[in-house]
Amino acid sequence: MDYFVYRDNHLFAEDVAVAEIAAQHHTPVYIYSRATLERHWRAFDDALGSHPHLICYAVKANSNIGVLSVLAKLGSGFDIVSAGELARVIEAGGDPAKVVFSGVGKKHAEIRYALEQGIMCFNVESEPELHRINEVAATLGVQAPISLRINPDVDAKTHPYISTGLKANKFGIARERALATYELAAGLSNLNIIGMDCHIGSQLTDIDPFVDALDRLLVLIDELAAKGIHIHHLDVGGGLGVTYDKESPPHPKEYAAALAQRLTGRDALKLILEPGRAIAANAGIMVTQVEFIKEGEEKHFAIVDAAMNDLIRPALYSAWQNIIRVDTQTQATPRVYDIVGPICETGDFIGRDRELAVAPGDLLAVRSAGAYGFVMASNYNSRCRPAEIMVDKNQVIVVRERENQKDLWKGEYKLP
Ligand SMILES: Cc1ncc(COP(=O)(O)O)c(C=O)c1O
Ligand SMILES: N[C@@H](CCCC[NH3+])C(=O)O
Repeated sequence: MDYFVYRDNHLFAEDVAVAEIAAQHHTPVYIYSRATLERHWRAFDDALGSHPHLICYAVKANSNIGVLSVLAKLGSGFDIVSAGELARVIEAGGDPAKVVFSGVGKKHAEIRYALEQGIMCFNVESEPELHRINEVAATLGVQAPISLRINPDVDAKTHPYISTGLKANKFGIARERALATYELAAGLSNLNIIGMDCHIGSQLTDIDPFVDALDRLLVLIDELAAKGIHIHHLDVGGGLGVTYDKESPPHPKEYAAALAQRLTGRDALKLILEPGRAIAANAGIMVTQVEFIKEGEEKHFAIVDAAMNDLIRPALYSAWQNIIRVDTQTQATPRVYDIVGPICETGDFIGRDRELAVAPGDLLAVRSAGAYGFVMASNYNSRCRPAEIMVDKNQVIVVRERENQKDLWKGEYKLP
């Protein structure tokens, strides 16, 4: 079921016309659907049934406090990669005791803050990080709960920039070093080994690499048990892909069931998942207005009021996201356009070679923009970042105000 659908030729977000939101809150604007976020989170949670598990939503995909609060109310856990993300989770009403802390470069102050807040687990990515966490925990007189992120060396077959489980990536600890690193951790007095984790990449559309990675980790878990090191949870990271265009990733249910099936007979091993994109991407759209139509000799351009600073995925990864009219009725003639923003960069495009019937003033919706959308926005070209709106049935809630010009130079000073 899709909560962004046309009713009488008008695009709706749940029970609200998108054009009405644009009229009231202007463009560009991000619009999220609460029901979609909830449905996606529950799809993972339900699929794991009675097997002990926790869905730790990857905050980086969309860290808006409104979004986090919706998931926190469902009882979600959270995967964070910075102190800032932890602060957001807490502000949104999330439970720090359900937080896993990933990332290759955790600073002393971040580790201290996370320990003080009582997070569930540090997903440790290197030996020096183990020593650092042990030191900080010692100064606080506590035991830090840890998991080692193992690099299972499987090919996730995704875009090279978002593939993370190969030996050549900066992430995790090589499989061959895993046992020795766990033994090292076991010898550090302020660490408490509780888990094992991995994350092999993002936007995966096939189950096999996930299952492969899981199987490789299970072998390690058994080897560790033989050495007296017991692992209580297995965190297989995030990475399940979504449909942007013609991809057909497995449904979260199918994916989670395939993983749970591998854990048959290991009833005490808790499974943690860290989905980000699969929960947030198709729970959001970005709406933009056409400013000008520019007819060229080789190309036609629809110049819109959103740019790469608002949504960078097309420019950064040549990512394709569907662009549709908000109101389907138009007198305009369909043509092939590049949909471009006002930024002074040739790479500033939202979509290329799209057949659309558009005229100045028309509204367009960029689909699948709920993940890695606003969170990657910047102020490049001194553009104010857009507003974010949550729709909950017929309610429209501003979950982040549009920035204003004073926000642009907040914390900057002119010389006397
Ligand atoms: C450690 C970790 N967990 C979870 C995620 C979320 O990934 P995705 O949004 O693809 O589910 C990421 C990002 O790729 C990550 O680095
Ligand atoms: N930002 C990327 C995904 C990176 C995943 C983060 N580990 C995207 O938009 O596809």
